[in-house]
Amino acid sequence: MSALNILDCTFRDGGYYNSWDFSPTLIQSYLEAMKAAQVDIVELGFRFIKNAGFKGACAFTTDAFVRTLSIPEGLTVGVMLNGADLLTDIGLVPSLEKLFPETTATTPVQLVRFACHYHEFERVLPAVGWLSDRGYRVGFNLMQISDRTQEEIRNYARKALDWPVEVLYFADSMGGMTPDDVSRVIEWIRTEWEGPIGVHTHDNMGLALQNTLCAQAEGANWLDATVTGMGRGPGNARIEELAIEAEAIRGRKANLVPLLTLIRKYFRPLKELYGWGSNPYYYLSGKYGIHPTYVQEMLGDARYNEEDILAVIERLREEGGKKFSTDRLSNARNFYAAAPHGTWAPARLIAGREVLILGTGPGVAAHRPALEAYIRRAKPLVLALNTQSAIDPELIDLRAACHPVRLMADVEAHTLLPQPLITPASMLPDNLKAALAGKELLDFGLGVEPGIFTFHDTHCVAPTSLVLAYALAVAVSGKATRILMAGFDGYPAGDPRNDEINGFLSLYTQDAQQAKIVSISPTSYKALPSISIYGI
Ligand SMILES: C[C@H](O)CC(=O)C(=O)O
Repeated sequence: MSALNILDCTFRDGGYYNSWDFSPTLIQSYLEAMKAAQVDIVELGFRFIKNAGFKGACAFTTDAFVRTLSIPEGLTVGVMLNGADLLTDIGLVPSLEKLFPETTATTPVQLVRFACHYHEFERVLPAVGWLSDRGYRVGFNLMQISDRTQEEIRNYARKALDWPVEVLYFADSMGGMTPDDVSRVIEWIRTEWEGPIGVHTHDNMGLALQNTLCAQAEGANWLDATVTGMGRGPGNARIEELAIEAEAIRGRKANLVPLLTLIRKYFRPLKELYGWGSNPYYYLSGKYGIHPTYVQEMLGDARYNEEDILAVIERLREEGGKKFSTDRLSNARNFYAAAPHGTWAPARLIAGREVLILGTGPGVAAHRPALEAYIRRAKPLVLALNTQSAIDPELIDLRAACHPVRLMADVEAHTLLPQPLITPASMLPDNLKAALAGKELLDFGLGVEPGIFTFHDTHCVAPTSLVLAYALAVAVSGKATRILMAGFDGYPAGDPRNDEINGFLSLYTQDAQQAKIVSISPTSYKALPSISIYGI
């Protein structure tokens, strides 16, 4: 069997977290740590052809940039190229000429790896010949391998034989493979390809290292990893662990001290900041073949709470989410994109009355005696959000809920709570409708459209699917005389959910025709007028 090649691609795959902007000091310490840990190859970044928005040096990894580094003797330097970047109107050869102005007679870069989807690889393969003629060693990497059939994988290996490909890689880009899947892929490649095989894994299901080692046991001898696993989504196999395994495979000791120091000084703080590493959301994305960037984006955006993330994953699972798109993510978050419809008109219960909406913030429990006294005295119609139960249940008339995952999580509680539940019943998924069978539902429809807040007899259109907007719409549709709110304390300063809530509250309050809203318990929402429960 040919020698083992350990390839670290931290800056290339980890750059998805920090726009490939690593400090020169970090990069230099990294190079020394890699050498000491007996890593053979460092892939220092991508060579992107497009230059839009700021990205750091490791997005372009130019010859000039690599020359600013002191590369330890014996460490091979590589870069990665997205195959798709060669398939534009510019043309394959002009793109290559732009990206690789030097031959290996002068550049410090020796290895180029291509990252390709199946539908691209045949058109990209000729680039291997072009680079090889200029002295480069070339690896070819097929992404999203778990979606490919045996025949496709064999075709990939067969076609690669026509070009001077040094190593044929496969990537478990979605991180959903098991060691059995890895063995099967290698077996299929081997029916056509006798040369070196490489593996690049992702850790969605916590199997990245295990899959890498399984590939090695099955004959792959180019193994990828990254420092602390820093890489897209949950990240990759961790180099610090692979280096330990490599010591045993090669029967020679490595010096891990510089790598462990590098982790303590630089990578642990970065991991705290960006939060890669497997978690249940990535696990689900791996299990259902959903592109990890969906989860990475949602985890980095405080507008998505646990329910939202689970709901989006479920939606992408049903509708497909192999390719990341920002539009698709916002659509998946919007459970109420369809034309809104309902059958219940809130005016039947609400017209001419004051409504008190009870949120889930701590202000309700904190001011419970005053709130209860007011309800007994002034007799507003009391509408509680979700399962809010901080006051005497006898004093709550109705409940409102509209988030499908929150509803599913609360089904049991709702079936035990005595109040009718206002919800877009006829728009809910079938499994949820079935779970709520037997509960008295008041079917008020909800449509979500940015910048719109309109109120109709049996439905509304709101700028967000937050239950607060929905409950407010119910009260307005019902022609409430005044809307009091309690338990809308607000999120900590800097939390973007405050902006989302302030945004739709301002949209509402700009319209002088609408019923007045006022918070009667403490609130930090700037767009919500506020008075005290103790003075009314
Ligand atoms: C082919 C590359 O390794 C790209 C990548 O990270 C992937 O998972 O796909």
